[in-house]
Amino acid sequence: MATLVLLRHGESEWNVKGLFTGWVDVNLSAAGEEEAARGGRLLLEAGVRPDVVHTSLLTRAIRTAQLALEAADLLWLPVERSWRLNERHYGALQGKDKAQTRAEFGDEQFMLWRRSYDTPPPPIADDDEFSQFADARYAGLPKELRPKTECLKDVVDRMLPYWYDSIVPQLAAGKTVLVAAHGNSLRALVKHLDNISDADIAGLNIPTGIPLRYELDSDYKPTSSGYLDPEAAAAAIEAVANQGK
Ligand SMILES: O=C(O)[C@@H](CO)OP(=O)(O)O
Repeated sequence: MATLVLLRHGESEWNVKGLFTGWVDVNLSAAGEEEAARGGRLLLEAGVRPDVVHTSLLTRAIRTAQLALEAADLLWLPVERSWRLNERHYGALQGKDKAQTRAEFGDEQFMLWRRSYDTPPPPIADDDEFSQFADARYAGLPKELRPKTECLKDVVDRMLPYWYDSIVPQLAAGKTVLVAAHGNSLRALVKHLDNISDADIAGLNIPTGIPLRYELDSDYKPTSSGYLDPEAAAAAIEAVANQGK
């Protein structure tokens, strides 16, 4: 038995504005900072004590982990970071308004780009103001690994090596692992854990700032899972699903 906790970052400045974000490195909103701290308090109240933390390379996940750990009096925990936990790269949609995109391209195309398993948005140009092509944090990453767009399937493919190589060994050693990441990188992990079909994953949304606890068996398959605040999670899931409407 091992415990895994997934935490989507708190509300970001671009979540508030309704913009496609992806790899653009926006900060948390003031409400997002509070959500992150509340996430930490929920861990404390539930008696869930992580031994190690993983985050993406993006500020909103890094700060969420930090604020949650501070609230749980666990700032001293070891933290590991990887681009493999980054949000899905949203391609040429990065920086675009979700409601405007929906109005321009129609409901069906909007939802295909947003939630289909294998339809990526158009790729972003290297000189686009919202491209991460020249971002120093990816300088060590071979060019062929740096995405210009991603569908969820691409995220599953780049996230799973990190799951198997970095997270599973810690679970195997009996550690409780906290992963602070993003709506779509966590959808990729939940798809894997819960064995959700390519079609059904379109209907899964992850709320910001509410820890999702998994108990895993010796094959790292869930024996149980649930949000630490199920009522708040249900309302927040609905809000994510309705973005762009
Ligand atoms: O814009 C994004 O990067 C993501 C998460 O905020 O949005 P969506 O939920 O539409 O995939």
